[in-house]
Amino acid sequence: MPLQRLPLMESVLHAMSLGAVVLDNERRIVLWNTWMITHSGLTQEQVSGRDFFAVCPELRGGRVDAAIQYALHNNFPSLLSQTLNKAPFALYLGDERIQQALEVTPIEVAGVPRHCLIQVHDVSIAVGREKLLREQAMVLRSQSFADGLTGIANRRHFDAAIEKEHRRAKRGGTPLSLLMIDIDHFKAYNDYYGHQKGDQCLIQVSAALAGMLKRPCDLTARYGGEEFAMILPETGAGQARAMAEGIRERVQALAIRHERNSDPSQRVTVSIGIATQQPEAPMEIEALIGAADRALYQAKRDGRNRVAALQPA
Ligand SMILES: Nc1nc2c(ncn2[C@@H]2O[C@H](COP(=O)(O)OP(=O)(O)OP(=O)(O)O)[C@@H](O)[C@H]2O)c(=O)[nH]1
Repeated sequence: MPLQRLPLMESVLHAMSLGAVVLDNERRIVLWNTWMITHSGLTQEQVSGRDFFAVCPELRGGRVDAAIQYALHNNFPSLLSQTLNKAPFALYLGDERIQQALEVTPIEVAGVPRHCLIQVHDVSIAVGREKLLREQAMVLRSQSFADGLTGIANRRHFDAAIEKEHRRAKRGGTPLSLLMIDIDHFKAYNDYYGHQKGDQCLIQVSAALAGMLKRPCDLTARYGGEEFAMILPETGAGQARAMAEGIRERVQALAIRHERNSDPSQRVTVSIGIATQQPEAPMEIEALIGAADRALYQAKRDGRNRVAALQPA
């Protein structure tokens, strides 16, 4: 390069809106550009000609140190993304430490041992945006009404829906039925077929349950791991039992093999507990859920793959 172009190149390096540091083969600082001066608070005099690790002792022995070694001695460039090492250099914008992505590049100079260039990119905005997106995703997930695995209503949705339907039933003087549906010997299914197959089974069963709903105010939800709940407004005990029997048969008809089921069909089956709130005997939601749970327990005790009903206590 003609000599007169060198001052121009140096001015360009100083004018750039990213950090540029050049080290010689002995890791002495040859260039520390204006962007670095501005954000490090160090002057040109404090850094020029000094050992890089005397100026930045906290970087010794870390990933930046290794990248410099690679560049100077192995002629390898390195990219250090912000994900592993957010802010290696002590660089600030106001009180905020700048988030950085670094590039360490070997520089061949004719007649002298190899140098290296460290470029420091300010990625604070991208990191901030990422953090915001992550937080928003978390909020959305916590506000979501859908179960992540099966896509049907989740427990949160169930809680809101049962409150609403319970109030509506009281106000309108209509019956309200609740079904608790639990896959039989599901632990054994998981143990035998593996957790992934277990997940597939949950997806298939929940789709079958959702397909059984007839009215827009009916709701099927994933209540817990392998337990589902179905809210049936304006549904008396007789209709609820007919619905439960239909569900039990529908699940068995899916013909999902379950060698470890106690049922002779050796297919996946469900047990169902029913509780019905009659208009003349309104009760608390907890009592309705408790009764459906006890009925489910009864169905399990009676041999599974069956329906049991209890009147709320
Ligand atoms: N694959 C899978 N398994 C789950 C999930 N959630 C819960 N489980 C499993 O469901 C099983 C429930 O087992 P238990 O409550 O002991 O009941 P069970 O084996 O179904 O037996 P009974 O209900 O008495 O017929 C446990 O092994 C849980 O690990 C899930 O999202 N995916």
